[in-house]
Amino acid sequence: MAQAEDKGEENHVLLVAFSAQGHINPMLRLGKRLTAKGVHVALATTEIARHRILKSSSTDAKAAYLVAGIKLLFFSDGLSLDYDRKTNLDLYMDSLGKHGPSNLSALIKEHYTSPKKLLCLVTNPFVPWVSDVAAEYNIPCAMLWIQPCALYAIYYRCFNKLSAFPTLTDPDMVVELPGLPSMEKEDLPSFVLPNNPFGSFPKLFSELFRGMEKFKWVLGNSFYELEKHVIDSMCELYPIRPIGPLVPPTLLGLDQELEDASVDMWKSDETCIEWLTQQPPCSVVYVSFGSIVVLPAKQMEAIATALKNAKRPFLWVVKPPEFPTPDGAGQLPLGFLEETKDQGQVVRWSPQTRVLSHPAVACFITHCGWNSMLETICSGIPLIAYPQWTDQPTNAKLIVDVFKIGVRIKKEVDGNMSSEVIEKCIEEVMVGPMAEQLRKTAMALKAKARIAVQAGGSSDENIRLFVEEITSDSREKDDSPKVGNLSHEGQDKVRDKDV
Ligand SMILES: O=c1ccn([C@@H]2O[C@H](COP(=O)(O)OP(=O)(O)O)[C@@H](O)[C@H]2O)c(=O)[nH]1
Ligand SMILES: O=C(O[C@@H]1O[C@H](CO)[C@@H](O)[C@H](O)[C@H]1O)c1cc(O)c(O)c(O)c1
Repeated sequence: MAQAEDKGEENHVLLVAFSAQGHINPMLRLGKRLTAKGVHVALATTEIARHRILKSSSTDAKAAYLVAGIKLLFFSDGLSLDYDRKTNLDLYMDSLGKHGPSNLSALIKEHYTSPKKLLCLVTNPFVPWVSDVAAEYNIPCAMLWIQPCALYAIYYRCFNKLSAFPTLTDPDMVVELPGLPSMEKEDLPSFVLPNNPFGSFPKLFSELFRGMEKFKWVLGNSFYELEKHVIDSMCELYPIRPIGPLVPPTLLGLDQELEDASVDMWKSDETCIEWLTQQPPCSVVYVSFGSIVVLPAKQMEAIATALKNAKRPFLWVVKPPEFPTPDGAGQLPLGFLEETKDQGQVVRWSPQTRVLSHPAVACFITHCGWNSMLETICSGIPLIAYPQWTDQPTNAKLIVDVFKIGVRIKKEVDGNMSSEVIEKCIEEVMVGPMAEQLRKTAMALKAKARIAVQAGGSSDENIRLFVEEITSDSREKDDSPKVGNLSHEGQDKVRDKDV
């Protein structure tokens, strides 16, 4: 592999992302905002991401190495490409933590004539050990927090033991935190609950949040006007500077000035856009549970029945499971396609941001992944939340009680959802005074998101400050932590612009 990716130029930033699409794309979009301000950017992630990008036939080989001018670099997570990472999540995270640091370090040596040319490494939360690689080369490190700032605040307080959280002896306690509504156990991220089955995540987050001084800057994929109370609540602890939403520029009205940078790991079925165009305005229920969640057969059935009974046009993304199981998880009930052929469309993967901004789409039944939520906020449509794990329960709480742009499907006692409840939620967000109010609030948030990213908006200002600081940092060789004071300054500026 040729050396010197940096071609002798100064002002480089290396972004390092976990291999998921929903982790890489916000990083790439941050990269694009940085290049717009004169910084050279590359992104490193693991080989499995390259494999998935190449497998998605919509992406040619060149696009697996260069995305909108941002070079992609790959290192090994220590596992073979056909290893079932999803089923063996803890082993996967373990292997990544064990092999990632030395492989990333070798990648830096191989690709940069001198690591000193790197102004900074920017990591995301699932690869926190990047800060140790940065320290090895004496490069400052920043983190892009890719979930709501609320999650950052919850994890910070939980893992630094600043507030009480549910335990095995008190599993039902209500959690009270500054800047957030009271949270019951179904509103908390699954990784802080005593029954969480994935031990690797509490371990990873505990190490991350107890060693935050390794990060000179914490940036957030959110915007101040969306989460001001919880962002303010972190100012005295370890501030987070919102620089988002990091969604395609078309959703923000920025497509004239900014090219999108993103990768696809699955090929979109574009026929659904033609189908949407034939539907009446504001009539279609869009349903998707993202790239990872596979719903049990019973829940697939409940959604199918609700969609049939709601008698409204629908577009449902049913992504075939990567490792199918014999219990029918993630599969449509028999006969459903035939029964609903005149009512709706089912696709394996949709061009989601084009779908959400299509005038025919009325609402979105979602698992509440943060990327999907930001895309929906920027499209100004209401949501129906059916969260599964990780940040999603808290994201659902934010949708209903903080952003006030949607409703949540309440689970039955057995943990499943009933088709009647889903159908009722669809009606609530489609017709009547509540639907009207939700739509109004959603449209107002969309407008605020656009203002935040425009020149001089709160997020744009935070990016400008960040670039100013990483460049002046390298000139002055100043190693003092930047995270506290400057973030306060940034936040003050942002507050003045509150809309
Ligand atoms: O049919 C689909 C479903 C999802 N997505 C995209 O996949 C990402 C999903 O990220 P999110 O954080 O919402 O959930 P995850 O898939 O990571 O659980 C979002 O950018 C969606 O626009 C898509 O393009 N087509
Ligand atoms: O966390 C994983 O993916 C998603 O990331 C989003 C941004 O953090 C989040 O909002 C959403 O709820 C998550 O589903 C993820 C992805 C993956 O491929 C994997 O192997 C994981 O262990 C987690």
